[in-house]
Amino acid sequence: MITIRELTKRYGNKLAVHDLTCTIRPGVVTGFLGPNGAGKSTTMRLMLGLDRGEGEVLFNDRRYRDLPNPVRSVGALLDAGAVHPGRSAHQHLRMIAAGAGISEQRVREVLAAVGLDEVRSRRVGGFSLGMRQRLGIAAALVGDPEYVILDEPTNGLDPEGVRWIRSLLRNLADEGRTVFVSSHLLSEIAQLADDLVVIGEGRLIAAQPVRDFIAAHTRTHVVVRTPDPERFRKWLQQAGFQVEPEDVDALVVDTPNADAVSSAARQAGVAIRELHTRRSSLEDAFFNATANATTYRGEAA
Ligand SMILES: Nc1ncnc2c1ncn2[C@@H]1O[C@H](COP(=O)(O)OP(=O)(O)OP(=O)(O)O)[C@@H](O)[C@H]1O
Repeated sequence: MITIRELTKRYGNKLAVHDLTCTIRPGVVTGFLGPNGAGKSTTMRLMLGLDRGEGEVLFNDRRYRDLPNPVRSVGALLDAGAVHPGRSAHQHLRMIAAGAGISEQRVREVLAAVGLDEVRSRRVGGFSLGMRQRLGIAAALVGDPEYVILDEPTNGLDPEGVRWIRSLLRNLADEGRTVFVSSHLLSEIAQLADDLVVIGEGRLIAAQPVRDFIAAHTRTHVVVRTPDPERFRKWLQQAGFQVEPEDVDALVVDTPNADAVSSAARQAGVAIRELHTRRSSLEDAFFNATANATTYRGEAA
């Protein structure tokens, strides 16, 4: 369990992170979301003691700097570019491993696990963004850590790489580890995460399971297709439903209750071709939840 308590970071007059309090559970993947400039990277740096701020972050009951062997407890990827370009992937990992008393065998295992075994002797300077990302993930995992913290791990990865990350993170969580991962890609987080921490302008907006977040910030609709949309629309409106036309023969009814729409059709004597519940996406929920925290979002065209 990671406990973040009243975490605050100022840059001059600007509060990059403001009184952030939440917990991150073991055994699940927690997605970390926020608009550009919301404070995600700053929060991750504070968690790892790379920046100083107010408040505290505890890994179980210890601060990062009090962990006896941090590489073996907390694996982190913050900036995949931060590797000496003249070193090989193997040398880079060996340096990290040597400092933490990790075996050569484990280094080779991790290189193979991230798909870099064949290029392990090549200079990192010649690596693609995706290969650097895999190396950064290898560095995070080499100590077999209980906590895994990754900032935008799918950056630069191709679709196969994205799928690989997804199953990797799932396996890490299934092994009981605490997995905390930021991403700009909402559809990716929707597929990847069980829980969410959402921030805007440095403040906590939500810390809850993905499903609860979507339910809290969106509405569920019933879509009904009928040969008689105009008559059914009037009927539904008179019965107190909010209804919008979807296309020529379909209506969207603002209710989560498909049975109510179905029985309304029976009462109205209207035939139905199709009726289904439409749940909103994480993207809908995210935009609704962060509507007032739009630090670096452009105006709509
Ligand atoms: N070293 C710094 N000096 C001054 N301001 C900073 C510094 N680092 C970050 N900030 C500011 O703090 C705020 C939070 O930045 P941060 O990079 O943590 O956001 P983020 O959520 O990671 O953004 P993005 O999604 O764009 O990566 C921003 O307003 C940013 O300009």
